[in-house]
Amino acid sequence: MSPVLLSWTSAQVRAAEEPLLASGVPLMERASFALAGVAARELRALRGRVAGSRVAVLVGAGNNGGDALFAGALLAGRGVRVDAVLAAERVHESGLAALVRAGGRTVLLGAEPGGVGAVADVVGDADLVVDGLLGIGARGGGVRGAAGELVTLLGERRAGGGGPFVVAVDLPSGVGVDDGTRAGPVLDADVTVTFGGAKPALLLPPAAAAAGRVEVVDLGLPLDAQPAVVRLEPADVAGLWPVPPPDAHKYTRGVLGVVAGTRAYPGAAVLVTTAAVLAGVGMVRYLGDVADLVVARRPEVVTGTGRVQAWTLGPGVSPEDAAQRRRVEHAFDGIVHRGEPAVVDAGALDLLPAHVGPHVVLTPHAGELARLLGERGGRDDRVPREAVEAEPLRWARRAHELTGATVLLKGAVTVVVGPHGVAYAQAEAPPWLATAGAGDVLAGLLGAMLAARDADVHDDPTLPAALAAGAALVHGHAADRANPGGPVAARAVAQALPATVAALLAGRS
Ligand SMILES: NC(=O)C1=CN([C@@H]2O[C@H](COP(=O)(O)OP(=O)(O)OC[C@H]3O[C@@H](n4cnc5c(N)ncnc54)[C@H](O)[C@@H]3O)[C@@H](O)[C@H]2O)[C@@H](O)CC1
Ligand SMILES: [K+]
Repeated sequence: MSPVLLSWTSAQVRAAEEPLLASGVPLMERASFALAGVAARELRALRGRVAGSRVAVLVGAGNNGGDALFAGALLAGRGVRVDAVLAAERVHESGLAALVRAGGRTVLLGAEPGGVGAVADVVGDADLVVDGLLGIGARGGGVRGAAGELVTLLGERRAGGGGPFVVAVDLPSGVGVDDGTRAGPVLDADVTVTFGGAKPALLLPPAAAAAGRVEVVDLGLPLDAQPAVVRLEPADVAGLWPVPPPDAHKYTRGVLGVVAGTRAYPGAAVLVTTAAVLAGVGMVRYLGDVADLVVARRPEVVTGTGRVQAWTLGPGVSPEDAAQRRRVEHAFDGIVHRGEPAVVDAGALDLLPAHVGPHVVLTPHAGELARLLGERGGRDDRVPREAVEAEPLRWARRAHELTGATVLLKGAVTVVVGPHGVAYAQAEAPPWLATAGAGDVLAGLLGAMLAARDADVHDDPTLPAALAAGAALVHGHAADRANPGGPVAARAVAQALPATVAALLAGRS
């Protein structure tokens, strides 16, 4: 088992399986053996023993059901009472035969007197459910038919605090495998045992929340294609972090220009500059009307125009503030003509030139992204915020296509999209981080990273997306460090940055 960092689409997984299956490698045997092992371990944790416990196996028409049936047979062989619910008239034949041989019982969904409700009672009373309704063959739109009704009834039990422990086979049934959507009945799991490598739905919002803990079973698949969606872990971010060499000085470490805050919203200017300084940028150059306040809070900051290596534009910049908007437009000149990397947030999003490169990182939340799509896209791109939340990867990709920018879409799971199909999903942010000013801290932190690595950003158009994903991870870790498991103020998140970065670099996070 390895942590989930990389995911591949259903097509990529099938392509990797193909040569192994053709040469007779027993993939399903390996998969079901590992699955039964996880189920047995969970039963021991739940009931203190395996034999004598009760397992319900939900069986769909495909190989996902096959995995579940073989695992059910192994569990029955260990003295577990296994009830298999067959959601289709034809299920995996040898899997079914193995289950029956091992003493497992079967019911055909729909043929049971009492209907789906009666089956839901049987399943609901089990200690553990093995969900083998749908895997990578799912066509999306949730689980359909009677199995969908069963999933809905089980979901109601779980929502009420009851219901059995659920182990999903490969994926929680009903999620959009490659796009992470949740567009119909989905059986939420406590643990997902996924085969060969993770699938995008296990990393992407909103589906990822249905997976519970994810365990990857190595089947020896040759997954050498570029992964579809990646989650960075602390060691990756330590490798991306701009550590100053011994001969560094403030200009080599990067100067970040900041256009943020107005008299009406001065706090954004303080938070952006504080985060950039504490993330270790060489120098911050602040442009705006609240320079006195910024310098009083952060004497390290210089004010007035001059050379910069990167920009953070937009936090606390309101449409009514003509002077700040002019400064943003002026900064875009350098960004477009000299290729200075930039973070474009909040009030600067409206001022984005028609087309930029991936060295520009947009950091909208779902509402801001919906507005940007509406303004820059065609008729099909005019979608409400809820549509962006339902399909974050799709719409972040679309915003990248329309603008040319790298797009970091904020949310409980932050999605980042860059050129060449690169995508990240970072889930480090505790829910407490959803607070005013947290986005300003992220904008300052990411600006600092871009300023320090501006030359590398010129050379590698995919680097800004990696840096943005890294900033999201550091942001989440800093919130945890500021107050583990409790409320955090944005300023406390910024103040936790130095210790967070030190821990990251020392391999302690
Ligand atoms: N190919 C292999 O030998 C291996 C496959 N594995 C398992 O096989 C799974 C993929 O198997 P399949 O390709 O058979 O696909 P699935 O088992 O995911 O299911 C496909 C079946 O479900 C039906 N279906 C699709 N969408 C539906 C929906 N929304 N509601 C209701 N029914 C729907 C289809 O008509 C089709 O019959 C993987 O997820 C994994 O669990 C593993 O055993 C590893 C090896
Ligand atoms: K499943």
